[in-house]
Amino acid sequence: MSPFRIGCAPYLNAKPLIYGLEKQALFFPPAELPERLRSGEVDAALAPLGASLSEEFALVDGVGIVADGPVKSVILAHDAPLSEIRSIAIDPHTRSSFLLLRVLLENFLGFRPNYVPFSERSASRLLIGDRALAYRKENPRVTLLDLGEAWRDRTELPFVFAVWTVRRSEAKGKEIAALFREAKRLGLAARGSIAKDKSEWEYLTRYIRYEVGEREKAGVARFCDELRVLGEKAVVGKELLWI
Ligand SMILES: C=C(O[C@@H]1C=C(C(=O)O)C=C[C@H]1O)C(=O)O
Repeated sequence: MSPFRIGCAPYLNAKPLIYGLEKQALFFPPAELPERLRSGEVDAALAPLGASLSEEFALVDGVGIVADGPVKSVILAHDAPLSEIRSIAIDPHTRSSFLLLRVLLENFLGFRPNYVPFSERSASRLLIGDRALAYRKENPRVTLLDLGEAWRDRTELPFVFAVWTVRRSEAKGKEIAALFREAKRLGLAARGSIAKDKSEWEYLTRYIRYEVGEREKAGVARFCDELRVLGEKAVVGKELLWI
């Protein structure tokens, strides 16, 4: 198949999924990927689930960036008890985790803080990806809420943060999907060479999961329900197209 253009997050957790396809990849913050796919700048993207629940996209079955419990790299760093937090600075890279944070705080705990741009000096911060991993190393004593863990505690389900997406109009969608499943198989087997040290190895093998099966899809369906409670009307839920 002729090379197609892939949009990917510049994160350690994505490396096993892009294995062998790196030369075709363009790296952008995840929040930008759905728009770059929509506009045709890329043909496939590892897009935040929260921005992919739309009729425009088909989702590649069997693979994603998933947590079933603690995820380590999606964290709310806070210096006050959760219910006393007034404002939270949001990492501009995120779409899924911001919506997940809103579900946890607004739907499950019943309060709504102010969400402010990352540039503001708010004491509470939502961080994702490599920036979250670096923050944890630099601030070992800060209090953290791990959003993967909080979701699982409440729902007993895994959380799917990102999935490979293509436009529904993409003629080669099924071929592309099969290629991503094969890249995942090779990439998971290569995690020993991808990880630079023990903590990266643990992150890629114990925290981030890459399977999307029935339990993960039940997690997606539950997330769609919670987004509707939040008033997010663009969520298609049951009409999701997995290819
Ligand atoms: C678990 C993670 O998943 C990420 C979280 C995303 C989001 O919040 O929108 C998008 C892409 C994923 O890579 C992470 O990168 O830490």
